[in-house]
Amino acid sequence: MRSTMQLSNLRHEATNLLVALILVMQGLPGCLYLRVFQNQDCHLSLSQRSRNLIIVGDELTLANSFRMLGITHRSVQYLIEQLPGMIKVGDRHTFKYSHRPYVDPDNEDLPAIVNAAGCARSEGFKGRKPFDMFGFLASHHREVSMSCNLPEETLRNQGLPLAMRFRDLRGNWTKARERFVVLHSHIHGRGLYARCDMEKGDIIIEYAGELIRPSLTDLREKYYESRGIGCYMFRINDTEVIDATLKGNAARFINHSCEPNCEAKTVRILGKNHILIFALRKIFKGEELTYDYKFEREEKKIPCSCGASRCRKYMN
Ligand SMILES: C[S@@+](CC[C@H](N)C(=O)[O-])C[C@H]1O[C@@H](n2cnc3c(N)ncnc32)[C@H](O)[C@@H]1O
Repeated sequence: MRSTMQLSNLRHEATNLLVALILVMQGLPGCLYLRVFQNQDCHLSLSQRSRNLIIVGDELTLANSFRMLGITHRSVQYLIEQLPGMIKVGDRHTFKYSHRPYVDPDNEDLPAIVNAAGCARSEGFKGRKPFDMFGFLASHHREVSMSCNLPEETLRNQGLPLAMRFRDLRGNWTKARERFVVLHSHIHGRGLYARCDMEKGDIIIEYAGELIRPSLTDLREKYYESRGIGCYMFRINDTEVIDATLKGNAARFINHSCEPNCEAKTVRILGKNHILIFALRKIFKGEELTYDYKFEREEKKIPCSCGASRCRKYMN
């Protein structure tokens, strides 16, 4: 019992030692040859010159040595395969973790290791797009019903004072949100689409979010950028900004158009400013909802892709 434990401890130590040696070898470009193990019957060397793990010895000795040294351990095999230039491990080993093609090391025409950036770590990984937490909304595979089961007159309360209409919208939000849906947009990324006809003057949605001071916007923008999160903010005036990034609703996905079918208005209700989106004309089911962002003119232009016949070409 004791000797079995001692043996397994020894094996564990040997594996650790080997891992450490390989890691050192990986970190030292000048380290071209390392004799890891040697006894009368066999030796085991790692060579970067011949790009080979050299194993010499008879089968039985090797099998025992391999086990003793932890060569059969997955993490050791992984590390050995990752050694710079390593193209062969013994005679019978097939690469499991790095998928390198086998090339005969005796052949002088060894292929050059192609690496455009000179360093694999600095190469762009083309398989993955930057993180976008709302990316799924633009997916063509998302199944969304365009039918809206609300009775025609729901939330059509244009005769009432604005404060009451706003209260109605908030109170009936579960119903109100059935009237539109976020889908992939031809203008940009995602957009908001009508699921039922809407009349001119209807309140469509509130641009909801967290009310913050403008001095916080830069800080938050940097934070969102560092996390790869798209930033959604609406400036109400010089002292108030709505940050819809983490606490907003579907209004944040409304795109800009130079010929919009909606408009964004600041309304003051019970002493608080709110941004409401109103229909500028009759909107038909299936239309993308848009408003004019009315960005200030700047030298650094943002191209507009609204596609309207009277598009101003730039959003600012
Ligand atoms: C409030 S977001 C609109 C939602 C956005 N489409 C999305 O998927 O996240 C505003 C951003 O959308 C883009 N955008 C909106 N309307 C656009 C337009 N007409 N042309 C080009 N980009 C537009 C701009 O990058 C703008 O900063």
